[in-house]
Amino acid sequence: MSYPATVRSAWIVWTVGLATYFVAIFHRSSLAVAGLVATERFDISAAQLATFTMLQLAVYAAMQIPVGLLVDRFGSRSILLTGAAILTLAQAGFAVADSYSAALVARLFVGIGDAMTFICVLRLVNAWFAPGRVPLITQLTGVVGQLGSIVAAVPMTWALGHLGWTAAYGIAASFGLVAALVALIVLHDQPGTRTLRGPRLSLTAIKRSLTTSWQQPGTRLGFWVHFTTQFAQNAFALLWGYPFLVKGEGLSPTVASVLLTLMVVSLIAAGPAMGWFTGRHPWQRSTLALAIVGVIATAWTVVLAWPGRAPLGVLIVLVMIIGLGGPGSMIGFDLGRTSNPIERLASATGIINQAGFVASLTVVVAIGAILDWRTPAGGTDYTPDAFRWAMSFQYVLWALGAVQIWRYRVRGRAHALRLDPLARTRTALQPT
Ligand SMILES: N[C@@H](Cc1c[nH]cn1)C(=O)NCC(=O)O
Repeated sequence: MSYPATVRSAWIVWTVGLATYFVAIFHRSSLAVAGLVATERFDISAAQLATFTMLQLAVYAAMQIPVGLLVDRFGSRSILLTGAAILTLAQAGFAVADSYSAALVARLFVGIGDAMTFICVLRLVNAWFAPGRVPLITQLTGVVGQLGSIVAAVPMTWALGHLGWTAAYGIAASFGLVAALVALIVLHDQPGTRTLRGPRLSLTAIKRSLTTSWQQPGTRLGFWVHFTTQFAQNAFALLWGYPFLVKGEGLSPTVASVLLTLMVVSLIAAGPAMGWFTGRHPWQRSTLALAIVGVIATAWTVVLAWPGRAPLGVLIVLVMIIGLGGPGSMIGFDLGRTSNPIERLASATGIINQAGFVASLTVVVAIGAILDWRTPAGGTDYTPDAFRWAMSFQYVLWALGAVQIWRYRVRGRAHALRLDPLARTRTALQPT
């Protein structure tokens, strides 16, 4: 294959992988606008509705290491296709589910299928693009994928209102089928190889792969970067942002929705710039991550310390800064990339990716528990004061994460300098 043909193929493979990830995020977010309809259809409470989100997050996080190992063993194409098939069937099951328990099972499988997508796409990016391009393409992957959450909102609201539950989710399920068919025809695991197979998965091989990845200071640094940067954005977008803005800050539902969209716009705008910085200044990746955590924590401090309700302008700045956590978390994957060989990359990515989702789940659950504790009358009539207590829980994870980032940054830098005394000045770090 000539060089330009390979480059063309790389973009085609990436576009198809990206489309599958976009559809996965569409499915992941498709419940966000269906909350009210879901409570009526399954006759459930707000807490039971929140269980859908928590279950999906928990399954997603728990699947990351097994999926990473499977991708290293069976290749991105096979696992991506399996994930797309599971997602399609799960979403179709959700379309026809008529009881809460059936719907929970369907959402569990949505979480499993979703968990099989992102790692595969990142593995494809690393197999098809030159190392110097990977940071930017990785960020673009995250950014375009997040568009799936915006795109899910409007058509799903319309479809639920006009076509009803079964048709709306049935049509959504069919998107996965189309994405899987295109992926089946087009995807190749790497240039010239349709299906790549790694070494057999024995218990010893699994242990060796995970231990070796985890022993790399860069993997641990990536883990803590992902852990610390992304939970504020996830907890806000997936569950608590809307009630905080409406009940805690007194905004109208429309303005609160606009602010949530603004958060995604900020994340999309910041992604390419962070991709450029990560590629250009690899030595300063953890500095950027720490700076992002610092501004997010500062913005929250301003809002939480504001006497009474914060002005709209301050809340706009808050959501735009929270959005930085999404692309910020992608720095973690780049640290994993330059610390592990490609044969072990997917399992290292799985280790790193689970961190942010474990942190997000912890924050989502803790905020709910603190809100219940601080709401004397019970129910969901949360007060601004209850939100102040609940949102302050985030400081615990920011502090823990920042200390760990600092520790592994020191160790990681010392390790990199031992391998290459000029590492500090390199603009394109190669996988070690
Ligand atoms: N942090 C996210 C991705 C992201 C990129 N920009 C904003 N968010 C992440 O870890 N993604 C994994 C996934 O499956 O979506």
